[in-house]
Amino acid sequence: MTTTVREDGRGAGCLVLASASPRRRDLLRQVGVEPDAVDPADVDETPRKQELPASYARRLARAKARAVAPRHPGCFILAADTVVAAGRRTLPKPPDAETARQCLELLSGGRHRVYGGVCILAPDGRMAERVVVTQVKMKRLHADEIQRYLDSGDWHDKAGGYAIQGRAAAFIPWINGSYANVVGLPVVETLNLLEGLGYDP
Ligand SMILES: Cc1cn([C@H]2C[C@H](O)[C@@H](COP(=O)(O)OP(=O)(O)OP(=O)(O)O)O2)c(=O)[nH]c1=O
Repeated sequence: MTTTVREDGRGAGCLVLASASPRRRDLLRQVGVEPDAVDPADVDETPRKQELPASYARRLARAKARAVAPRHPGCFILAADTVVAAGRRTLPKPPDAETARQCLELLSGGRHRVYGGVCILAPDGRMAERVVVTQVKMKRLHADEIQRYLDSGDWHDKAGGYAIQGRAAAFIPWINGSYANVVGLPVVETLNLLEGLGYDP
């Protein structure tokens, strides 16, 4: 993908979203930030041995931003990563329904954390990053509820095998922290980082 520079020629105002997640694009749009380009990063998302969830989210957001930056000189690059963790255990983005079932069984009836890593690279090479944590309570799920949820397909492409913005809203009595962070991008913190680096939408 080629770098998009605005019609007014302000290359320093151009923003590239380094993500394939439609949720991230929608959340940015919701607050009036329209990326000039969307260019997903292709990075190895394998967690390292004993890597803590917050470090993992930070490392991946940074890796995604760095992978995409060379393709868009003169632009701000925004990348993020969402990690669901129960204690020290990082849950996968389930590749199949059986793994999604295991995730939901593990999360059922307990509290877990969602770590949202955000990394922004400025055109001059400066970097700003943040990991935002949201605590999520999931009610106890019966086997038939889990099965219905798996049948809905809502778990596809979602860290931890659920999407709070979809049917799984029925499973979550409360959260503590940013809702947008669970959906895929901690919006307030992201806007603060962009502003701190001098991004001018
Ligand atoms: C927990 C949770 C995650 N998710 C999504 C957000 C992310 O898109 C996804 C986590 O995977 P990520 O690897 O963070 O992102 P991605 O693969 O979708 O996109 P990219 O790497 O290109 O940026 O899970 C929800 O939509 N709702 C939820 O409630």
